[in-house]
Amino acid sequence: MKLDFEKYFEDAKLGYYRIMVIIQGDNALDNTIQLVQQYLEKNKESKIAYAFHPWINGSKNRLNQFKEKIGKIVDIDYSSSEKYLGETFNVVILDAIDDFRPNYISRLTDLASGGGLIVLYSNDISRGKLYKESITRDGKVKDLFEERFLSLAKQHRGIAVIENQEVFFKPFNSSESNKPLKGKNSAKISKAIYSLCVSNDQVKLIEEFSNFFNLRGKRIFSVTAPRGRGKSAGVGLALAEFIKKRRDPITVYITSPSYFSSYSILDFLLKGLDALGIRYRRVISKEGKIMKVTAGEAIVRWTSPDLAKDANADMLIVDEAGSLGVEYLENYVSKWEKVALITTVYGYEGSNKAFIKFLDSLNQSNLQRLKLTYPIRYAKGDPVEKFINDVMLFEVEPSYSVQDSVSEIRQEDLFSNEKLLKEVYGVLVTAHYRNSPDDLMFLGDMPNQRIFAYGSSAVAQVLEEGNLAYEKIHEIYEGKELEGNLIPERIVKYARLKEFGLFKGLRVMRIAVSPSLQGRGYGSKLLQHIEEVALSEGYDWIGSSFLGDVKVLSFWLKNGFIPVYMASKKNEGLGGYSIIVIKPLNKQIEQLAKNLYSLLKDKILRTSHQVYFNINPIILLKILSCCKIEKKFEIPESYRDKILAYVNGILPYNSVAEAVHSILVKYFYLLPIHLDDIELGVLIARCLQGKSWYHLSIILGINQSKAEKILKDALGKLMQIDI
Ligand SMILES: CC(=O)SCCNC(=O)CCNC(=O)[C@H](O)C(C)(C)COP(=O)(O)OP(=O)(O)OC[C@H]1O[C@@H](n2cnc3c(N)ncnc32)[C@H](O)[C@@H]1OP(=O)(O)O
Repeated sequence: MKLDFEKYFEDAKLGYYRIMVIIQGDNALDNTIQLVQQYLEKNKESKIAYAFHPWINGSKNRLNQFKEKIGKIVDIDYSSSEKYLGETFNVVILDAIDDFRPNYISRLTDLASGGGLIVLYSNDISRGKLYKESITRDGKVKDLFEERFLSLAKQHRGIAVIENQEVFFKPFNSSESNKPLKGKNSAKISKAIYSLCVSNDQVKLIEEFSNFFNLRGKRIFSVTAPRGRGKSAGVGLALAEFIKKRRDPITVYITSPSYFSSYSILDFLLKGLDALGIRYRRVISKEGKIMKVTAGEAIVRWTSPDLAKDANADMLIVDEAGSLGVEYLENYVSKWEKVALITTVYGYEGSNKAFIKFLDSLNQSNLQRLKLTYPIRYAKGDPVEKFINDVMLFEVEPSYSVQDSVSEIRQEDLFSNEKLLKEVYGVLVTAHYRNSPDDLMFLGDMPNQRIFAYGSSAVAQVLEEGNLAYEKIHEIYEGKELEGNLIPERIVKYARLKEFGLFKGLRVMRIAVSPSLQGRGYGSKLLQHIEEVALSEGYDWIGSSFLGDVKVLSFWLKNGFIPVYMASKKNEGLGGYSIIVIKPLNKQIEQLAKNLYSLLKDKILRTSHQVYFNINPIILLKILSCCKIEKKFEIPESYRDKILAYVNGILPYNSVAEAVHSILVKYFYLLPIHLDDIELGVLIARCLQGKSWYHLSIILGINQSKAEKILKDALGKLMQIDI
């Protein structure tokens, strides 16, 4: 088949926009090679990227065919494609024979520059794909995401779909796009740095950055922009400019969810320093990561989000801040005097509405906000950006309408009604700070999934779990993984409770309320409805697994759920410890849940200094004070005596630590009186986790000098009731 895209490639170059071609069918490989060759005839110097899973049989063979016929190619492993985020290519080829994964598609289409070509080729995007297999249950899976993807691709201009012998293509026109603009140098910026800027927005960013640091007192600088606006590169250049102008020594820390999300800052810092002729030294890790740059008396270093909490320097720059979650951000903002928060909005990292809400909650007089709007890699109005935004629903807005009925929505109805899909997905995306395009495919394609919505204000995705055959339970018990049964798997495997696997339950996989409607009872009402459904359909339990966060945990506890499991290892990717809560729906499960809770309490009380040292003590206290467990304790009289001596200032803390520990264990089993969150937080952080006064005062946001007094007062109260 002869594909003739020549004149369209010409026009794309003229208008600095990209063209995307989706090729499906038996001849997909040959058609793709032919199309790329056609592109290269007129664009000989093109840089070509090819993304694939190198470890899957046959994939390297295909890559080699491209290399033979096309020449030099940069091959990108899908699994580490994050590394290439800052790079730009003229042609991006996506091998969708082995995988068709929304996150990869969104991320990699971004690498193509204006005038460029993106080709996604596959035998059939819906069958035999890696990510799709992970959401296939008992051989069943739906194709709603892919059907919508192809249907939108055929409707969008600038996107071609070639299926076997048929071509669907509505061309875009260069007269509709605008190239990036850069005005005159405002003279405040060094010529060398100015020449590295691509847009007026970047120039502005550099100006405002120095301003932010030079203003006295606490300052927060936020930079938000959709993907591809050059914000990280701009910050890197701004740092170089700043280092040039500043005379005093300065240390700057950079952090981000992963090193690669801030690679562009470091890369452009070096480019900027080179352009300015400033000499520098770098410390490079074994994996090739730039960990530290020293230029004269300026030091810039990258550190992990956890270490950034305790680091001490002049400024902290947080890239992809929105993906870190509010707890981290609150910590940085309260601890650091100068913080720059950089975040993508409407990206595959999530819409980051929760981040904007966080910015709104800060003291606005300390806050300086900058939004970048102009794309730098391609023209404004680029049709591929439009298509990806539309197909991945990047720009959905939350609904503000309040309705008072809960309904169950079928996936088929959701995916055949764009308005409804946007409303439902809009709630999920804007409420959760972590949401990626993969979640949209999950919503459409994952079988055994039920969707409940409270009008368009609250949405829950619910999965059926449990009811497992004895052999399956045994396999889990022996350590085998079983996809799709998260709660039974954790309980059988980690609590060694085989019996639990026999019961059937509903796991609330995700629940979300429109940001402006949170805290008004909608989430709880939606849960009550799901509970009624679960009861009427004969389920034994309803449960959830989520990342430990104080607000979310409070929500589940408030609704009568019992914590039964907490992961012993932090999920580094997500930045927290998973917690499982369940609500028993009959007496048998009630007893099991109580036993599991008691074991969890025991685990926290015995191992907080080791296993749960890094967890927020408020999370531990919420779990520990959720329910009483009757148990006998013998406390030696001398322990009470010791604690009184400490409270009265006769003995120091360390000499009575064992007595305090012993009393605390008894307190958390029997919960005889109410102590407030700060009192319990200090008790847990100091006496169970073994944190220093300094560390606990930062975590709990209290004055270090008051921390010990709070502890003594709380112990005094316990002594009064003769515990
Ligand atoms: C499996 C999972 O999906 S877990 C993740 C949950 N989802 C999210 O984190 C997304 C963002 N948050 C939300 O969408 C919602 O706030 C939800 C789903 C957590 C809760 O729904 P809401 O309608 O806001 O909760 P609702 O008004 O029913 O509150 C019930 C209780 O939750 C707790 N709670 C809810 N919001 C907050 C908050 N912002 N701060 C502190 N506690 C809160 C409180 O204990 C509250 O009880 P109270 O009103 O007596 O103080």
